[in-house]
Amino acid sequence: MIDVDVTLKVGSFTLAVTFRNGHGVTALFGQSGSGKSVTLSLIAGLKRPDKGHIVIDGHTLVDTEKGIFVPSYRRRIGVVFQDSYLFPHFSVRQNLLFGRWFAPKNDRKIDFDAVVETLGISRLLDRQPQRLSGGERQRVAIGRALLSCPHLLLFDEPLAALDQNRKLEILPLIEKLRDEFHIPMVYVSHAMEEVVRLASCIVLLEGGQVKAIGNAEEIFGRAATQLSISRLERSSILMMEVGPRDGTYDLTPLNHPSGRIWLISYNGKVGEKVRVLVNATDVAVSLVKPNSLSMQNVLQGTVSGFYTEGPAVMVEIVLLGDGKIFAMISRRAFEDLRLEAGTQVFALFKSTALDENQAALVYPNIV
Ligand SMILES: Nc1ncnc2c1ncn2[C@@H]1O[C@H](COP(=O)(O)OP(=O)(O)OP(=O)(O)O)[C@@H](O)[C@H]1O
Repeated sequence: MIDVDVTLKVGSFTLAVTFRNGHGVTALFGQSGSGKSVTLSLIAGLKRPDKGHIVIDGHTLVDTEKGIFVPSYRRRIGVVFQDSYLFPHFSVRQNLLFGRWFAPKNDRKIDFDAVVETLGISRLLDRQPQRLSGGERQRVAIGRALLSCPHLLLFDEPLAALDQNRKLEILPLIEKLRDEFHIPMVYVSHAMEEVVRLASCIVLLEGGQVKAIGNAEEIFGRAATQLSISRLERSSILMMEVGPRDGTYDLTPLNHPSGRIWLISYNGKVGEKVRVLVNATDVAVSLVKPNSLSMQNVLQGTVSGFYTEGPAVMVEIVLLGDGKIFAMISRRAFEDLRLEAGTQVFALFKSTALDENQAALVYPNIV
């Protein structure tokens, strides 16, 4: 359990952040300057709050009322940054063992071989960091942090410096750590897909304050959150159920009370509940159910809000049954369709909109 309740004034910026979460990943999400790094520094012990407390799994790290301030090196917190900061003159094995050195001998409950195996780095053990790719370096950095048997793992934009393919390799590893090692994690990222995939609790920060706390569906179902993200990255999260694959066309249906979408080359378990990320710029809006269009993904709903941004409009649609989908359309299209709150509509997108990196856009449900 992580319990954070802190205030701090730095220059003209005031941070006042309160959140609690059990095991699993807590994501700090918010625009640049919202206070994510300051919050991490407070948890890591690099800054002292003016007031408040931080308790991790029953260990009080800070309590200003009781005069407790555990210094950073005694906090048992592993940190993974955007840059891996491996020791260049150490081999991978030595870098990993360095992490282990921070774990008290009687508390080395995380096994070296298990970490090496989980992170897939056994063939790299004798290499020097300069002979590793960016993704490999980041795996070693994660392993080093993990081997210190931390009470908490902090991730500060750990994938920001990696290309999309490396990210897709490492994200499942972080998921595995989350599920196998049961260490609470605080994860800072600008990337919605990372946060949606990993976090059971998202703390939305704005101007140093907590604007909202909830799961991904709650946080990213808010139009205000979507508007705070760059237009191209806005996505809706749909909870859907996997149907039986149509082998003739290599298509798998995902069902929702409002309709059905089709995934290309997807082998999900029939009946499994999954979450699908649909980019708002891939979604079109129709007043009638199309029957002569190539687009096969059609979901029925009602316009519940719209937000004009110059020549574009973000349309919020509440889907039949449950959930929301956002569509970015042109203002002209919006006016031509005479859309307004309450208009019955169909949201459409192509199967190929989900094709590229599709596996990364369909996530198991986090319980
Ligand atoms: N030492 C400091 N003195 C004065 N202001 C500071 C100091 N450190 C941070 N700030 C201010 O606090 C605010 C929050 O900074 P912080 O680095 O936590 O933002 P962030 O959400 O992590 O942003 P980014 O996503 O860009 O990393 C910013 O306005 C920043 O300028």
